[in-house]
Amino acid sequence: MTRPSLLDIRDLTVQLGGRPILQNIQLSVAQGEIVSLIGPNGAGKTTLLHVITGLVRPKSGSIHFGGKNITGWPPHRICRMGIACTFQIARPFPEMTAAENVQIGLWFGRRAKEIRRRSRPVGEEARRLLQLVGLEGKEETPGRELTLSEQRRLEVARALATGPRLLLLDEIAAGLSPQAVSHAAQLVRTLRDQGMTVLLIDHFLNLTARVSDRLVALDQGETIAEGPPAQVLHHPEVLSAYLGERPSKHAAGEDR
Ligand SMILES: Nc1ncnc2c1ncn2[C@@H]1O[C@H](COP(=O)(O)OP(=O)(O)OP(=O)(O)O)[C@@H](O)[C@H]1O
Repeated sequence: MTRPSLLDIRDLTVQLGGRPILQNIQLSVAQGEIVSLIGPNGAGKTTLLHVITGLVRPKSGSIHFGGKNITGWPPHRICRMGIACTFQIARPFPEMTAAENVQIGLWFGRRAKEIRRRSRPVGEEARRLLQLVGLEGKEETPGRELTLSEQRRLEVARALATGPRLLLLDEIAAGLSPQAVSHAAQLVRTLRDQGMTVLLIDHFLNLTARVSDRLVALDQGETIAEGPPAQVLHHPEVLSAYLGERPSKHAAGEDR
């Protein structure tokens, strides 16, 4: 039985600084699915995430979420619809404790009345989310004292606090030790077991094969392969994109 699609992107084109960044992207993510976007530096992965969250406006094409057309909506409205993201560079509020950082996510865009109606008090819910991401015992630790791996987990907890149906994770395993990467993989599996739909970016291919149902490979703003991890990771175009054996379309304007 095919699962209903939660996110549907059709014919998406993005232009930044007068240059095409994404071209004719088609992407569907089904309810409960884990999909990874892979591709070399500058492929357009982060830009695609930013278009989904409303940080970047597409030139053309559409984005539907839960059947609703959210194309061009502002970020706060998209977040309230149920899409949350973590950023490549984790930036917790440094002077706030881990629990306070999560509480900001719990308060985001909600009225006090709505917060009071919650079944769990905010402090308790923040502790539950910190436990879920493996930060139990760190509730009172200020953001600045957390390790990189812990800051990434805090980002995930903060994103979960907004109550998403779709979680976008940008490079949560980049720069981590092998053990911390395993923890990140376990975290993604735990989220899946709880029914979360996840779209993740994995430039270094640390997590993809371990956790994804499907991979979508981008290169120079276009989809070059899509399918089960084993198939996509051995696709000739994906191999040559990663090994750099293809002509660059934007060679003249390349800024990375
Ligand atoms: N605001 C912007 N203005 C102009 N060009 C931009 C802007 N943001 C990104 N780009 C360009 O868009 C292209 C895609 O960038 P993007 O960050 O989406 O790639 P990526 O696949 O996420 O790469 P990485 O793995 O290095 O994070 C790059 O060439 C980048 O320089």
